Parts: sequence; C-alpha cells; structure tokens
Amino acid sequence: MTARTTAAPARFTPRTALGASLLLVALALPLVLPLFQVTLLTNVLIFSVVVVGLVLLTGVIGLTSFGQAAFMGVGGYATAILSTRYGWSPWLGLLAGLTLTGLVAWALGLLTLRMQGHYLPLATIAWGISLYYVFGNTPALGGFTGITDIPPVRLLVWELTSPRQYAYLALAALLLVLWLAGHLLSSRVGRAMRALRGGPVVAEAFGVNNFRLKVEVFVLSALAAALAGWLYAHSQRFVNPTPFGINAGIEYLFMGVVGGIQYLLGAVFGAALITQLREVLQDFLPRLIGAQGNFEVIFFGVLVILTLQFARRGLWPLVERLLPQDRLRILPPGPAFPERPKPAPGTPLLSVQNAVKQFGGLRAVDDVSFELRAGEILGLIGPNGAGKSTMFNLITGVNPATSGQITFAGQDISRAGAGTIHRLGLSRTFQHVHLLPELTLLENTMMGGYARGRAGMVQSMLHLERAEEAALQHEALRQLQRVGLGAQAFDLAGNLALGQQRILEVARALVADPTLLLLDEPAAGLRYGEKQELSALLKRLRDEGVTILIVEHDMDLVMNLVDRLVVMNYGQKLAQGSPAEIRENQGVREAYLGVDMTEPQEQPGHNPPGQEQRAGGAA
Ligand SMILES: Nc1ncnc2c1ncn2[C@@H]1O[C@H](COP(=O)(O)OP(=O)(O)OP(=O)(O)O)[C@@H](O)[C@H]1O
Repeated sequence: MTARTTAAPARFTPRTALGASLLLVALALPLVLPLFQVTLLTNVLIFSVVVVGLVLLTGVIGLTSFGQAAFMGVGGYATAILSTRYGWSPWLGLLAGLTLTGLVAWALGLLTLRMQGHYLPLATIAWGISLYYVFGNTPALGGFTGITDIPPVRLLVWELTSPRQYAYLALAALLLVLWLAGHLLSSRVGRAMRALRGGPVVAEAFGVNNFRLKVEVFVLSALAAALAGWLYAHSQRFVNPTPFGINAGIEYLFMGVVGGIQYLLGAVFGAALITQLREVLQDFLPRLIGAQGNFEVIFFGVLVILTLQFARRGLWPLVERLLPQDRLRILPPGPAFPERPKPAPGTPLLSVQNAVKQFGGLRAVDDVSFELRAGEILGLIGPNGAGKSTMFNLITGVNPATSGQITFAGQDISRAGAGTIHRLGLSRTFQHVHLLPELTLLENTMMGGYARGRAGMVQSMLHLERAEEAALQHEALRQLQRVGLGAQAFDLAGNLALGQQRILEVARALVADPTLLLLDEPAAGLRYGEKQELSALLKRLRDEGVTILIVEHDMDLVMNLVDRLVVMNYGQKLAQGSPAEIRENQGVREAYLGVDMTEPQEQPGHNPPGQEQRAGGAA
C-alpha cells in the first residue's frame, strides 16, 4: 500500500467551535492577566506538557512513573549548562536536552520496563531520587545552589525576556504536544497502546511487540518532560534540583490523577487546578491555621484520595460529559490491504503432533495429536481441567510446548511467540472478552488489523499514516457489516450486551484476514438467543470459507455447529470424530457423566437470571 488517500475535508463541528473559542481565550490571557498570573499561567502550561506525557505512559498504557520530574531536570540542566557555559543557543540546548533525555530514558526503559506490578513504580522512585542527587551533588551542575543567568530564548529577532511573551512560547509548546499526542492516540499505534492495558496476552495476540511499544512510550513521555524542563529553565532563567525532585514527580502524578489521567485535556485541567489551588492554599491555609507550613500538600493528599474514591477517572470526564462530542471521522476509501492467500479447502492447516505441556509435576497436555483442515470447524471439548485452555495457549503462542511439534500454515510454531503466529494468519478471541469499552465498535474492530499496518510512532503522531488508517477503517466497517454489527459501528463497545461483545471480537479477529480463527469459549455466559445468533454467524463464516477451531463447554452449541471434534480428558486426547461418533463414544459419555449429550441443555426462556453482562466490567 503506497498511494495516499486525500483526507476528508475538516468539519467545523460544535466541538471544533468550542476548541477555537478556548484557544482565543488562551491567546488573550497573557495580554490581560496581571504579570504574576501570567507567570502562573506559564507554569500551568509547562506542567501540562509533563502531565500529557504521563497520560500516555500511565493513563493509556498503565505504567506508573514517579520519575518524570527527573527527566524534566535532564532537559533543564542540559540547556542550562550548554547555554551558560558554552554559549550554545537555547534551541541547540533543547536538541541536546531531548537527545540526552531520550538516551537516558531508553537505557532506563530497557532495564526496568520488563518489571511487573509495583516493581516499576519503585524503580521510577529510585531513579527519581538518584537523578535529584546527581543534580545536587555535581559541582559542575552548581550543586544544590544550581545554575543562574540562563539566557532567554530568542525567536527570530525577538528575545523572550518578558513573561507575557514567554507564555506564548509555552502555549505553542503545549499545543504542539497535545496535537502530536492526540494524533498518536487516534492511530494504529494509539490503539495498540490502549490494548496494552488489557494485559500482555491481549496486545500480543494482535501482533504488538509489547516491550518495544512500552519502551517507545516511555521515551516519548520522558521527551515531553525534557521539553517542559527546557521551557522551565528558560522561563525561570535559573535551575536548581528542587523542581526536579521526587516530590515534584509525585505532584505531576497528582495532577494527572485529579485531572483525569486517561485524558489529554485532563492533563491540562489537572495541572491548572493543582497549580492554582497551591497558590490559593499557600496563602489561605497558614492564615486559617495561624502557623507557617506546607499545609497545601496535606490538602492535595486528601484531594487525591477523594478523587480516587469518588471519581476514579479524575474530574475531566465530568466536564467532558457536558461537552459536544465528535463522531469518528471516516476517511475516503483508498487502496485496500492485499488479501492473504487462503489454502484450498481440505488441505491440512494446523497439525499438532505429540504436544506436551508440563507445569511442574502436572502434565496439563499429555501427548496430544490432531489435525485441522482448511474450511472446517473443529471443536475442542473436554470436562473442566481437561487441558483445553492449555492446548489453546500452545497453539496461539501464549505458552511454548514442553515437547512435541505444532505446525501452522506449513511453519513450525511450537516455540513461536503469539505475535509471530498471528502474523502467519491465526486470529483469536478471548474467553473473557477484552474490548476497549470507551472506544467505538469501529475502533475496537480496527485493533484486529494492527499487523496489517506498518506506521510507527512518528508517522502516527504526524498523521502521515492516513492511507493505512483509511484502509483499516473500511476493512473494519466491512467486517462489522459481515457479522451484523454495521449499524452500531459508531456506538461505544461498553454499551453492548455480552453476546454482541463476543460477536464484536469475531469481527475484530476477521479484520486480520486470518486463515484460521480460534475461538476460546465464545458461548460462555451467553443467553439462549445469543448462542443461537453466534452459532448462525459461525456457520455462515464456515460457508464463506473461514476455518475455525473452537474450544467450548456448551455441548449443545458444539454438537450442532462443528464438523469434527477432539475430546480431551486429564490432558490426553480421549476421542476424535464427527459429532455423531462422539455422542456414541462410551469413553466420552463416561467423562461427561451427567451431561445429556443428545438433547439441548438450554431452552428459550430458561436462562439463569443475570447472565447478561456488559462490556464495561468485562473489558
Ligand atoms: N499456568 C499453569 N500452571 C500450573 N498449572 C496449570 C497452569 N495452567 C493450567 N494448569 C493446570 O492444567 C490443568 C488443565 O487446565 P486447563 O485450564 O488447560 O483446563 P481446561 O480444560 O481449559 O479447563 P476449563 O474448562 O475449566 O477451563 C489444570 O489442572 C490446571 O490447574
């Protein structure tokens, strides 16, 4: 895909009008506010740049960092040293600061981003503290006294010495960062970033290289902090370690959490709120209490706890709810993605030979062999603990097999990663649905086509990937139509009932143009009618030539759907054959003691209450 589509003409929506009005207000503020307030405004704009970086890192991909202020320090000190000691232009100082911060962040990211759970936040605290003491204890950096007489930034012929002029530079920097981050989030890479929050298995199943993406976002958020550090250094014309210490790092996180850590504008809102509040409280609280002290910090602590308790997503979503919303813009159709060649019906597609998976002393999969041919629906069934999910994980690359061989599309995938297997043409759904409830059905479906695109982070931030995005949009729309969800393409996935969520996952898997579709217990938790719909869809897909492997508990659904079955019990293959053969198999009957294998297990109107679930909790 090389040709570029022309972007759809920009629309002047109520939201655009609101944005333009706010921009006009922002442009007027440095002219009309008293000088003291202008300095405060500049600080808000600078802090917002740091918090936007935190939105990407913490809010979107879920990695908590207390160390952003330290990266700000690297950017600030780099320009301070180069401009005061070596006479470099501040613009070269910016370039050097960004480069140095990028390298430091990249090295720290490689070292720490494989850490799970609370180890990463602890590591960010560790380097936050270390860098603070590096700044304070290095005589060449001025020790704790810092570096003074930093020259002002020169813009063409203007030297930005007045706070009013400088506010415009900070505003331009923030707008640039918001523009880039907004583009990133509405791109292929942005959707992959959001998928990372669903857990490593989810993003990898779409072909995302999780670790690489985490490192890239980490570096990006550090670069935002470095830009803020540069702005800060030339606005104050002086640096010392205090604004780059761990306390400041915690405060940026506060701003994000209170404002809304998942929202770009939440970053600005939080930075403005906390900075303004600090000013007011620093003045008001000592007078109220009758003693001097940093009482505002106590107030912020309480504010964060209350926000986490009563508005977990921060305050911005409460504002956002009142604002006009824009519908996702559909780009004009361009060249479509090339289709993957499909094997002729009946040719062996997946072959499992003597697969073994050992967990300590337990053989969860014990010498299992079977084959799947193109064009068929194969069911993998068995009682609880039989080893079906483990087998599913071996095929999808979530876990490697201990021994044995699995080949797919002619390639040995026994030890391949999930992303590699996906790129060979295998797409999957999840036993517990993994959707992004705050995104539309269309955007969720587009996630499935990640591996068909190529655009990286820089292209995405500049929106130079619109041709690819257009192809993805139109392919996702086509697949939504195919599964019967076309009319709801612009609804939020969080509003769907569980049955539709599972169908949406099928559409998402189809966007990858797979040769094999793997469904992990797709009927779990569905009502009778929903199961019927799902079954009808899967039969239709089979008729269209899609090959399906389904792991399922629901005997009624499976028996009426599949061409062949493989039955597992205690990790071993118990039987294989057509549904009719399996029904008559004595061993299977014994393994399924008590389950009626001839009659449907559920009738319309006999559903257990409360089975209908919604995406908000499931994703
Ligand atoms: N990561 C693991 N570590 C240790 N044991 C495991 C692991 N995963 C699965 N097992 C064990 O392997 C056996 C097979 O589990 P598996 O989940 O594959 O069965 P299943 O047929 O999918 O069961 P269910 O239908 O209840 O999901 C079980 O005894 C389970 O406890």
